[in-house]
Amino acid sequence: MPAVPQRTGVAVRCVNVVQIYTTAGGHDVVALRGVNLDIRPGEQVALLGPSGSGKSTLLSLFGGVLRPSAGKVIVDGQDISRISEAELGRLRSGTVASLLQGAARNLLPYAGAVENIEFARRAVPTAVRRRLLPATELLERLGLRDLADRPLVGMSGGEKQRIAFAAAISSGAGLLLADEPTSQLAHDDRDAMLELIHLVNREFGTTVVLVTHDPEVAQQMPRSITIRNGRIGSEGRHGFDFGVVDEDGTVHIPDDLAGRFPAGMLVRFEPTDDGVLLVPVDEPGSDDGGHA
Ligand SMILES: Nc1ncnc2c1ncn2[C@@H]1O[C@H](COP(=O)(O)OP(=O)(O)OP(=O)(O)O)[C@@H](O)[C@H]1O
Repeated sequence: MPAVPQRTGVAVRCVNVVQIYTTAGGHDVVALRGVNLDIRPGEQVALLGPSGSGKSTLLSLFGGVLRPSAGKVIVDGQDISRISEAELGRLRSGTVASLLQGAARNLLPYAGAVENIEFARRAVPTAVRRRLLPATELLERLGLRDLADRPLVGMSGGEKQRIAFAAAISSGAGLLLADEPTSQLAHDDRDAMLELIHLVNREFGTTVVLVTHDPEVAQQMPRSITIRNGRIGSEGRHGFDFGVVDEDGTVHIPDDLAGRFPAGMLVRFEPTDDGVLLVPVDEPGSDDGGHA
């Protein structure tokens, strides 16, 4: 087995990140309203949440496509608000791999996988490119050797998406950002894509952040983060749901319990031997806390 030529996984950190877009009509849209988040090197994270909640905006910040309006986004130790345009360009072409929606449409249709990988690598600085695995070897490591020599025309949608994936990670990036990578795929192809993502994470230690609307996809990731209205809503880890405490002490309740805690409800915090119980109170002043 050759030495791992990819970068190992990189860390991502958000500190109180606010993102405001100004529309063509001059209106401000607050897309993110104070996001605090730590993603460790080599983690695999799914971002879930309703349409318009801010998932793609977060991905654009991690990829150095946007700079935050306020707060800090730190990718691989670099504060993307402060680095120069040239450093941002290097981050986009070397540190980060982006698999955007419809990525397969940007492949060369009459070329095969090897040429597509070489084409995708043209933005990678020559010194870095020399250290990368040759395209055929990369395809071998990804279990895609059988697709290497066939032109893309004639391949199925799932096969093209796997080539798009190989092209995206072929820069040797340490952070893979994938926006709905399975949304257009049938079940088998969806599972094959997820297996590829896990494989790259295992083999190269690549940090993975993917956006999905599909709870089944999120369940296959060790960590899932729900974004609600521009904030971190709740987290799931290895099948368990957790509320998240925000900087101002706000506790975000997991989705499946949120309906049982209507806004304005009073709750009592009751210390126990091994933690604190959160007890809904029906009538302030009475001792019998109701149970949600
Ligand atoms: N370029 C832009 N100009 C103005 N507003 C924008 C822009 N991009 C996103 N927004 C707004 O920012 C908010 C967050 O959008 P974002 O695309 O990040 O959400 P999302 O969770 O990824 O949604 P979806 O799941 O539909 O892709 C939305 O209100 C959206 O309309």
